Formats: sequence, structure tokens, C-alpha cells
Amino acid sequence: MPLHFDRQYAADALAELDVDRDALDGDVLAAHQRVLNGETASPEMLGWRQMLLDPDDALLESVADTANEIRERADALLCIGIGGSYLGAEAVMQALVPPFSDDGPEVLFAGHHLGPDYHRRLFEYLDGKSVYINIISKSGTTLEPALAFRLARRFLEDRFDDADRRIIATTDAQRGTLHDFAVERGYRRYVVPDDVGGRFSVLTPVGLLPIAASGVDVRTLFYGAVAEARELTEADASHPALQYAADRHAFHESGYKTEVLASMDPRLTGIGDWWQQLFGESEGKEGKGLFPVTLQYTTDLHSVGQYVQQGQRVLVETFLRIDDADDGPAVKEEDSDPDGLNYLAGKPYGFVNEKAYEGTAEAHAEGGVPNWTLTLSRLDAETLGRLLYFYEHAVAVSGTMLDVDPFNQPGVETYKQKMFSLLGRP
Ligand SMILES: O=P(O)(O)OC[C@H]1O[C@H](O)[C@H](O)[C@@H](O)[C@@H]1O
Repeated sequence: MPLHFDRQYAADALAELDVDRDALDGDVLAAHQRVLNGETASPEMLGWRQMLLDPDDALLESVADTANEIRERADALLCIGIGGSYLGAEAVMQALVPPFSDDGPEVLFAGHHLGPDYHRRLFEYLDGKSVYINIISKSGTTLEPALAFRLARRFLEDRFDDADRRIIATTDAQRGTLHDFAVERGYRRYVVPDDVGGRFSVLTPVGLLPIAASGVDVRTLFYGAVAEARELTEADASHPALQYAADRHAFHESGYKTEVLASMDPRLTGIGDWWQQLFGESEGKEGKGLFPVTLQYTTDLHSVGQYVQQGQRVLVETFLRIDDADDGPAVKEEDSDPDGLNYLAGKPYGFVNEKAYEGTAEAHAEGGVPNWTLTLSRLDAETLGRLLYFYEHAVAVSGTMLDVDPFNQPGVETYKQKMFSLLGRP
């Protein structure tokens, strides 16, 4: 099984909640059915699912072709976007592009924050390199990417005769500032479909083009998601994504406030960041939702691990791990055992990491943090595609169970209005 979901350390806490499991399973199935039938809130925003049931192979090919051009001609691809317009790409690349590799262009991000120093040094660093730009903004008006794009465009125009050829715009099909500008300049364009919200857009060109440019086979990634979507179409309440949605709903209704997604491998931290937006924006409204927090273990066991073990008992937790206990460098036996580590002789890193996970899951459960484990049988494009859809479907179902609209994010506008008024936007 590519994804394995283990609920052993949630079971006792669930039993204590006195939940009527049959009723809960009934509720989750009803919400699931509404997702399948297109009867959720904002049903016009279910394109992230529909596009998997009816794959556009020509689009996948076009994305791969453009990515190949970038890989042949660029030293660096600068991806400009924020929120759903960069988190998915970053997550998949972090998972699948080996660290320290120099195969293909360096993929860099801009416009994902307003850091002044970063944006100065970035362009200093890019000077002298062959650069391509992918500006990604569904609305085309988000301030952070728009600002970075203005800088980046000038940078390219000052250095390359074919600057317009080096800019690819991923935005709305018909309207918006970026759309209009891209048409005027004749940039190559990819579309963020109307019926796919930013946080659900990783498997559209928003994510696929940067991911393909980094050397990942996006067809395999996409079809991994297709496989998971098809499986979920036939699923009953025992499907892990639906069990996950049901369990966390039960905890939410019983007063739990926060869900930690703890990745047991640094390759999965980007998935945690992506998951955080997906769940935070989909569920956190009308005073509802579990606050999503992503942590990296064992690193964060040495920082907030204390809180998780003994702080306020309002946490649930998911361990996200890879089944790779046999992997990594093995500990070598040393004659004098100077550091006392000979007891681990012959054991690979993966083994030690696995025991750290097992011990932590048990300790957290005993400390009052119910937890689940989602294990990827291996970390490859297909399994990751499955994982992306697993979470997209789960949040659509759980948001529907919460009786919120999982596909809007009205609260994000509030800070923007205040910021724009302070900036004097006309
Ligand atoms: O792609 P864009 O329109 O630039 O939006 C980028 C991001 O910004 C927003 O403020 C939203 O809250 C996010 O859901 C979105 O992913």
C-alpha cells in the first residue's frame, strides 16, 4: 500500500470521547458523497478533483516541453508567487529533488514574502546567470508577487534581448492585471483554472511547471493523484482519508484546538507547509477549525517537544513518515567505543529515525496527544501525487463536516485592506 494510515495511538482517546462511531461514519460518508456529487459549498470550486477524473494529457505534455526548454537554457528558474502559488511546488521539489544535486537549473523563489534583504541579494546573486521567470498569480494582483515581478522583469529586460521569451505567466485564463499584461507582451501563458483555488492548484501548471523544471516527472506525479482520486471515488468509511477526516472532526467537536503535522524526514517539511495552508484556509473560519501547525522531528522535539508532551492538552498530531528504516549511512563499530555508540553498530540512520518516531508516538499518546501516522511506502512522484490528493479530499470532506465553505478564504482580505490603506493605494 503506497500510503498506510495507522490510528493505534488515537484509538484510546477516541474511545474516551464517547463518540457514536456509526453516526460519525455516517456523517463522513455524507460529506464525502457531497464532494463526489459536487454538492458542497461553492460547488463551482471542485475543479481540483474533476481535472484528475478527466486528465488533460496534452497539457501535461506542454508543461513538460516548456520545462525542458528551461532545463536546457536556464541556470536558474525564478518562481514568483505566494501561498498556493508556490507552496505546492516547493513541497514537491523539497521531497523529490535530491539535496546537493546540480542537475538542471537552480529553482529559486521570490515574492513569497516582503523581505527587503532577500530581494536585494537575490538579484545580485542572479546577475551573470541565464535566468527564466515563472510569475504565478491566480488573481494577478497579489502584492508580494506583483512587486517581485516588477523587479524581476526589469532585471531580465536589462540583460536579455529575448526577455519576453524567458517569462512565463501562470494566471487566470481571461482576466486580471497579469493576464492582460502577459497578453500585451506576448508572454507564454499557462492557466490557473477558475474552478481551482490557489491552495488546491499544485497539480495545475501553478505547481507542475516549476516541478517539471526541477526534473521531476510530472506525469507520474499527476497520475499518482489520479489513482488516489479514483480510489476515493469508490471508497467507504474505512478509507484512510475518510477515517482521518472523521477522527479529527470528533476531536474538534470535543474541544481539541490544534493539529500538528510532524514530518519525520526533512524532505517532507515542505509538505507540512503546503498542508498548513490547505487546512488553515479551508477550515479556519466562523470560529471553527483545528489550528494547523507543522513541525519537523526530531529537530523540533528539542524545541517545542516539551510543549507537545506536557503543555495544554488541546493537541492532536499526525506523524508523516517514509518507510525507509534500511536507508542512510550505517554506524561503524569502533574499537574503544569512545562515544558509547557501539550499541548501534551496523544500524543505518533510517533505523535510528524509526525508533525515534516509535518512541515519540508512544510518548505523546501517553502524554495526552492522540496521534495518527501516515506512512509513505516510498518517496517517489507517484506516492507523493497520492498524498497530495489524500489531503485535498480529506480537507474538502472535513470542511464540509464542519459546515464551513472549504473553498473560500474571506478572512485573508482583512489585513490586506489595512495594509493597502497604509500604503496609500488609490
Ligand atoms: O495566486 P494569487 O492570486 O496571487 O494568490 C496567492 C495566495 O494569496 C492569497 O491571499 C490567498 O489567501 C491564498 O489562498 C492564495 O494562494
